[in-house]
Amino acid sequence: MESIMHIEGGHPLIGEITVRGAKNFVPKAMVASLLADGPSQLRNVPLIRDVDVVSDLLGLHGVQVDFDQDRGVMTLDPRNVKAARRADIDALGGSSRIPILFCGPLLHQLGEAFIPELGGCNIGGRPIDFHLDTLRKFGAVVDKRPDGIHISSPAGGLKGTVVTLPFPSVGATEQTLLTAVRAEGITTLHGAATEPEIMDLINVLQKMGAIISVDTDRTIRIEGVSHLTGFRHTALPDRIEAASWGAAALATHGDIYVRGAHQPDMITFLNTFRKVGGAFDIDEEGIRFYHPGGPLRSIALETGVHPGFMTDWQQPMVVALTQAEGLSIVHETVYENRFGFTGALRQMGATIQVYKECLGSTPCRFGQRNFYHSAVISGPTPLHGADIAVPDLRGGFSHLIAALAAEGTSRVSGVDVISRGYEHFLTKLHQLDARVEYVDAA
Ligand SMILES: CC(=O)N[C@H]1[C@@H](OP(=O)(O)OP(=O)(O)OC[C@H]2O[C@@H](n3ccc(=O)[nH]c3=O)[C@H](O)[C@@H]2O)O[C@H](CO)[C@@H](O)[C@@H]1O
Ligand SMILES: C=C(OP(=O)(O)O)C(=O)O
Repeated sequence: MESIMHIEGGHPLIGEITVRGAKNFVPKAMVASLLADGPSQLRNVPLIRDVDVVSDLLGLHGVQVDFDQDRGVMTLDPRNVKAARRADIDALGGSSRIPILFCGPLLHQLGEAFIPELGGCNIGGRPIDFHLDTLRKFGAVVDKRPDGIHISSPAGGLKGTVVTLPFPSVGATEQTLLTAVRAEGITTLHGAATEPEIMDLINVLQKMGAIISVDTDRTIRIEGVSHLTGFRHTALPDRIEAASWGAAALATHGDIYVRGAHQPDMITFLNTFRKVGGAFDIDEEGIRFYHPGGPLRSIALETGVHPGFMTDWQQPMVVALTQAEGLSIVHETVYENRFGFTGALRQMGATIQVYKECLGSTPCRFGQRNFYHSAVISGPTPLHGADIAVPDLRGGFSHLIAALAAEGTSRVSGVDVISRGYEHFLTKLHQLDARVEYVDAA
């Protein structure tokens, strides 16, 4: 039976919570362990669904995964790596985007890989053409069959190459790194993404024995090596979760200390948070986010690849902007369909219009096409409780924030999706004195 979350809003979120390792890094470091000839240890691992899915997928490939959930310590031993049964891989299909990153490591270890149906948030078409083109550049043979995509190594193995990405894709950059580190010769990647999670993956690969240099012009150069060892690494903290709690503090007139939040990875978010009228204090252990009183200010905001304002911060921030005075403009330039969640906010009383035009200083790939990728938010508008359904991970957390800020009770269905990227979110909400509970759907 599906559980519905009942939220009695209108009370500020106050207190302290902790964030652990980043959802967009930890599963990738887990995949990197496949490249080693010995065990690895990863620390600061959160208990989230994407970590579970990747643990299961590694297990199917013969990797011994042991996870001490309380301490957040995971060991991964790839010494018995083997091909997984297709039916078992298919059974995990549709639950995460990470399986596509198994290609390079499996090609090196086994000579072949299979890409199951990918999951992840429904926020655009999410094609995988950059991934497949990149694998082909290394010499891999990509065979699109009716039952899925099969990839195999050429005789003599993968060779270093030159890859130029049409857009600085996070996943395709990681695909290139995880493939190039053990390909023969040098790989040069132009147009790379440089998100902090990618830099931490490079940290891991360097610990394993890889040779990787990063230039300031989005060029990454990898000198392939013939073998890699295991690593010991502490994952960088989740800057998306930290920002989400920051936005929740702002929208609910609250005050939240996020232990683990790391300023260097959040500079762009913190600038925007301050411009809107939010306040924060930074110390060695984390960041305190709070509403200092007085009106919030409207802003013009454009999402972009790092070091821009992350697309994954956009949805929580839009909820806070419903409480700012005047017109805020948000131009989403990374995904073509990331404003679906605003329907529920309108139902709760927000005034938000979405547009197909690029309402920002930079015309993006989605302008003049049929994508509602800009939004105008007029505030402040009081929010009221409603019955709403979670559309995706960040949209879902945004719905929780809106319900917590709203007067009255909201019933939110589909909240399980949120555990894909927010560890123990119900416990954390209780730690912040939120009035939330699960009720079985009638
Ligand atoms: C698990 C994970 O780390 N997810 C993050 C990752 O997703 P992910 O790695 O999937 O996102 P990408 O950076 O690859 O996607 C960026 C853009 O490139 C396009 N594209 C991508 C690949 C491709 O082969 N062809 C193509 O056209 C996408 O449709 C999108 O418009 O980076 C995104 C951008 O920071 C974040 O929102 C996601 O939270
Ligand atoms: C879009 C996201 O993730 P994924 O790529 O896993 O769908 C996200 O974390 O907001």
